[in-house]
Amino acid sequence: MNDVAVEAVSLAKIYPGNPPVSALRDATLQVLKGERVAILGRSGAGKSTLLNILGLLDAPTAGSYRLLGRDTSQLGGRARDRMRAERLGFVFQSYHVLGRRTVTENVMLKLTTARVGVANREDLTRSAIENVGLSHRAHALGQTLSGGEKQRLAVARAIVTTPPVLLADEPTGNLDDANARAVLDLFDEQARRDVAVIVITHDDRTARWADRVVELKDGRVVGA
Ligand SMILES: Nc1ncnc2c1ncn2[C@@H]1O[C@H](COP(=O)(O)OP(=O)(O)OP(=O)(O)O)[C@@H](O)[C@H]1O
Repeated sequence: MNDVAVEAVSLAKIYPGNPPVSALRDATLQVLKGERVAILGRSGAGKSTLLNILGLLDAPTAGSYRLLGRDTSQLGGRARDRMRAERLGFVFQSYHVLGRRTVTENVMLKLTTARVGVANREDLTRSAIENVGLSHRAHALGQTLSGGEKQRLAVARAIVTTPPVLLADEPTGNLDDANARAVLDLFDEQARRDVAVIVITHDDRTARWADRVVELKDGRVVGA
């Protein structure tokens, strides 16, 4: 049981509206520590909805979600925020890189939302930037980076808090083969450290890389 990072059972998500949208139906997913899982599915299949729930950005309408052994429905708002900041790392396709901040500032900002002592922030930031091969760009502004560099910066920011679960939304979609490989190599390194890596993708390269592919269709898990 200790090897389980993410355990979602019979998740349902209904967005209110006229008519309401059933974005997830009875979706069950378990991801082990150190496992690399790709979530595939057509547009509208529910991938982002699932990732938002796994990332504690949204709550399911029904079903249960245990993250690192904790029942997330029992968490109050602040505990959720803290768990999101300290136990989860996010990488998005659009990078969310702050263009007018330096690479170092972009990474360090993440540490201010996690409760990391000021004394450790510089070292952690430096080592995350080194890890993704961006030391030579540490003082460059975000807006001057290439797409591949931006995505590596996004990975540095996601891993600087050493979260046990990494969630990524199309992290390689915009990248050429070499840059996609570089990002997947960074994910591999995390998985070797027992991090659970969960990636939404349309990208065949990323699907082939995963230990396991989970397919969503109309909000249901059809292959796991
Ligand atoms: N906030 C919302 N309010 C109402 N409906 C929503 C909302 N967010 C998503 N939906 C609907 O829920 C369904 C699943 O959406 P979701 O974004 O999870 O799909 P997806 O698989 O990530 O799609 P894509 O690959 O296009 O990003 C879709 O029908 C979508 O229109």
